Amino acid sequence: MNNIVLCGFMGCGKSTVGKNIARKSGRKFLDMDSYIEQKAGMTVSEIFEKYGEEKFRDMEHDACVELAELEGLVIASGGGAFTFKRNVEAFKGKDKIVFLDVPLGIIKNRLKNDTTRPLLQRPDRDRVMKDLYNNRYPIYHAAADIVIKGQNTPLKTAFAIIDAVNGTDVAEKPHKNA
Ligand SMILES: Nc1ncnc2c1ncn2[C@@H]1O[C@H](COP(=O)(O)OP(=O)(O)OP(=O)(O)O)[C@@H](O)[C@H]1O
Ligand SMILES: O=C(O)C1=C[C@@H](O)[C@@H](O)[C@H](O)C1
Ligand SMILES: [Mg+2]
Repeated sequence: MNNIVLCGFMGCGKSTVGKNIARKSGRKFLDMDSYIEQKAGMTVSEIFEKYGEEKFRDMEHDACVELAELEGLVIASGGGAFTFKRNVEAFKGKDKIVFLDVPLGIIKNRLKNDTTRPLLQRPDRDRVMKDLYNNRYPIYHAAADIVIKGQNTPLKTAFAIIDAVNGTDVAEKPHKNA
């Protein structure tokens, strides 16, 4: 069974929705950030602090290559993972890449009290989020096999993804301004 790999911006719900997909589809859930943290023996924030973002991106790429070898998983990717071509290539063609498309306003609200995402721990957080979101949106869209709107409850979104992956619901990529 091929993997379902969720991509999208921090806070779009990859980890939350991914666990629901796993529960309902008989796949095992795996969170890429947690996988990297277990291998490194430190948190993502600690990796950023101690070694910097570039080293984190190399560890993230190793994780993508390793996880693409496995089968039957729901993988919640890190928020930045699918902005790198080499990581898209690790999964493309073998697994189903699903972009969880959530408007920035909803994401901001979901993450308003978050202190665990190092890229957002800065005074100009609002501007950084907006710039990152606008830069990354078309990249996630291009990487994905399936695009699903993720504003609904985690369970409803999970079922929409399962249906789309099973082909019972033809999920065409909407136009990026739709
Ligand atoms: N469909 C949803 N409806 C309401 N809240 C949600 C939904 N999905 C996720 N959340 C909430 O939004 C926050 C971020 O969700 P989550 O951690 O799943 O995002 P993520 O995409 O995995 O982020 P990251 O890329 O940083 O790992 C959590 O507090 C979660 O409870
Ligand atoms: O959006 C990003 O670039 C990131 C998202 C998180 O999942 C972590 O992978 C890390 O904080 C970087
Ligand atoms: Mg997550």
